[in-house]
Amino acid sequence: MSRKWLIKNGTFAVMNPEKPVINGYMLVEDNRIQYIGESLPEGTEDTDSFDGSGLLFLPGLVNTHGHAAMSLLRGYGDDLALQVWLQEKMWPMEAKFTGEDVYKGTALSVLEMLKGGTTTFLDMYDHMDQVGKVAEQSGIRAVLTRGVIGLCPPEVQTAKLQDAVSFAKQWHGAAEGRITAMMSPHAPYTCPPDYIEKIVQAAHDLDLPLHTHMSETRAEVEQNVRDYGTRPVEHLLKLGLFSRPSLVAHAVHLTDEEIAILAEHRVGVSHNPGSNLKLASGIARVVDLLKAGVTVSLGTDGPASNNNLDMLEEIRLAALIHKGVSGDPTAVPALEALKMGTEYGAKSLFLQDVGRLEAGMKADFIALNTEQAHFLPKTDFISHTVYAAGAKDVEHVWVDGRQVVKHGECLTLDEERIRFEAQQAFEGLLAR
Ligand SMILES: CSC[C@H]1O[C@@H](n2cnc3c(O)ncnc32)[C@H](O)[C@@H]1O
Ligand SMILES: [Zn+2]
Repeated sequence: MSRKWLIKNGTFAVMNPEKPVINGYMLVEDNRIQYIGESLPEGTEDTDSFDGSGLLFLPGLVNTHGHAAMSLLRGYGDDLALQVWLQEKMWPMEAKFTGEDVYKGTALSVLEMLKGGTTTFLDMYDHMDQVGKVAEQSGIRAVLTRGVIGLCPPEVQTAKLQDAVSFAKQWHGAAEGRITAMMSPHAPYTCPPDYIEKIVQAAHDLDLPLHTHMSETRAEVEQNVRDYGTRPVEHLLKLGLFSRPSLVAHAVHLTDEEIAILAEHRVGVSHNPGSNLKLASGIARVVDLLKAGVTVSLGTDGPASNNNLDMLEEIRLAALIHKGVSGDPTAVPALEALKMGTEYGAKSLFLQDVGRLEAGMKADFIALNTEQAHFLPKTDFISHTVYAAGAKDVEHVWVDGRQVVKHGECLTLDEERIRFEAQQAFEGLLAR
């Protein structure tokens, strides 16, 4: 038996340029939006209803790059540049992570993400079965990928790639289709060329997209030129990575030619403004990427380089910093920034029916409480969402038609237990 319910008196961010917001109704049947519009859909007089007064409904936020378990390392290595932060702080601690640590750190992050309105997240990490378990239990939508670092003997490289393949085979399509998989060489500076080629071949065999860190820092680009004679974009192009659907994280340091290559090969870019600012990596050329037709989405990166998972904050940063650096107040307008955090995010993750409030789409949506000082006057709700709102304004969250956050409380996860266990896990890591 299918379940239908109707939201009445709501304000809905449909994000059409001519009319981005409408007042009216949304009908949901099981896990899909069946109708959205200003008039009451026919035949729904007796349908279960939900009062949407004082709520702004938006598509669920899509976080296209992160490492959720790194919440256990939040505040552990601040104010350092990427390579020092990775080599001296993160990697030594991550070497001690057990599957249980990954479960606890990921649960903490998924709790934060759901409560902040993120309905889909991409996660690149190790012990990915544990991440899959959290995604399954919490009800969130997830794109999961075992990140592989190839700075190790050949037999270890082989084992890691095998682990990534097994994970993808087991989890792609799991949790009623809420989980999909990708394949991920961590970065050109941590994976030798022949290893990247093997990972690309595995992605081809499994028919899965690829994800990697790329051109995050100037030093990394210079190292690529020293080691391989090319900048990272051409390097990855030669290794066949862009022959498959792919999404690169960061892409801060790009030339015009590199932007043209990414556009030509339909490579998506996950822009991580908070992490790039904190690690002093630089500011990505988002205006030029968008102008070239590249799909630019938003990611938080891990909670140890951000240091939160608030996608509304990333949306605001994306709308602000490109105005600041370009001197052009029209750069990345509010509606475009919001699309980067929703529709373009879904597109970057190759999710067909997610990212928009529209009939036929999956029922992944959130409701912000607009009965607050910073949502007045009722002029432009897209502007208020981007320039004034924050994670605390998220009142309700639905993923795949199921309510997972109600009045700011997560219905699927035990918040008290997760907070206690995360603290314990961090103390355990320090003591080991
Ligand atoms: C192999 S699992 C993922 C790996 O990525 C590391 N990581 C976290 N943030 C970043 C970043 O901004 N650039 C590059 N690598 C990053 C994380 O510590 C894991 O080891
Ligand atoms: Zn990352």
